[in-house]
Amino acid sequence: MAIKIGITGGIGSGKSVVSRLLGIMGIPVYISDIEAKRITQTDPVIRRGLCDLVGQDVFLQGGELNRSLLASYMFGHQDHVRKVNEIIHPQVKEDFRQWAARLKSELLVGMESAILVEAGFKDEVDFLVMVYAPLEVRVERAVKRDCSSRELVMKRIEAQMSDEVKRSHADFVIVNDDETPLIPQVLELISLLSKNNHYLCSAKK
Ligand SMILES: CC(C)(COP(=O)(O)OP(=O)(O)OC[C@H]1O[C@@H](n2cnc3c(N)ncnc32)[C@H](O)[C@@H]1O)[C@@H](O)C(=O)NCCC(=O)NCCS
Ligand SMILES: Nc1ncnc2c1ncn2[C@@H]1O[C@H](COP(=O)(O)OP(=O)(O)OP(=O)(O)O)[C@@H](O)[C@H]1O
Repeated sequence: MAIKIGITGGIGSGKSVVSRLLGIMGIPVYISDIEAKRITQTDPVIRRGLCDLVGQDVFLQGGELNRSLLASYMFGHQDHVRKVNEIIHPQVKEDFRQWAARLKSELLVGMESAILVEAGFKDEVDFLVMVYAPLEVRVERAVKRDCSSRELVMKRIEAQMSDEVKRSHADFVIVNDDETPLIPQVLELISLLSKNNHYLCSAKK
């Protein structure tokens, strides 16, 4: 069975960059955000749940998810975030299990999610990595990447667990602050997990 690495960190911390590096190094990574979007488009249970909760307009004429409507419904309203997550996340968890089962012959696989702990995915992974960047750096990156506003990014940050709590759950922290080199940290992670392979496998049994 592959060792499952969870990759978490707040918006703009650099999870996607770390996941891409792992991918380049031959480690397949399940990107929860992308898969959650795919499942939301295709799963009739999720479609019905979101329509009942938000209204029919949450899907556009062609059947595509109205992302800006769903985002404005969610962010800034903790109870709305919770309700939407309750509809989407169980299906994502099941999909991840099937994905990981298909890759059981790999040594290492990853799961990337900004809200891995909040979504209850921590038990799905063997080792949790937090990608950390200072708040201001994260906000600046997310505003630039998404052509968004500081206010909208802050609303998303408020829907996520604080860095302090996230760090307390993590087994390994990667600092991605635009100063500390990233690649040596990713190599150190892989080397650590490869060395501890036997220990981790037996710990999970
Ligand atoms: C709400 C949606 C439609 C907004 O789409 P949009 O294109 O504006 O943003 P995008 O998907 O690029 O998300 C950017 C970032 O927002 C944050 N974010 C997204 N969903 C959530 C959430 N449920 N809770 C907290 N933060 C979130 C993450 O840091 C994410 O990487 C979309 O994010 C979505 O479908 N979210 C539900 C799926 C989900 O929970 N994804 C998080 C990982 S499982
Ligand atoms: N070390 C770095 N050097 C330069 N740019 C970086 C670095 N790390 C991240 N970035 C840039 O910052 C932005 C945010 O990074 P990334 O998309 O990896 O964050 P994320 O944690 O996946 O965020 P989200 O939760 O929104 O998906 C991207 O445009 C990325 O290219």
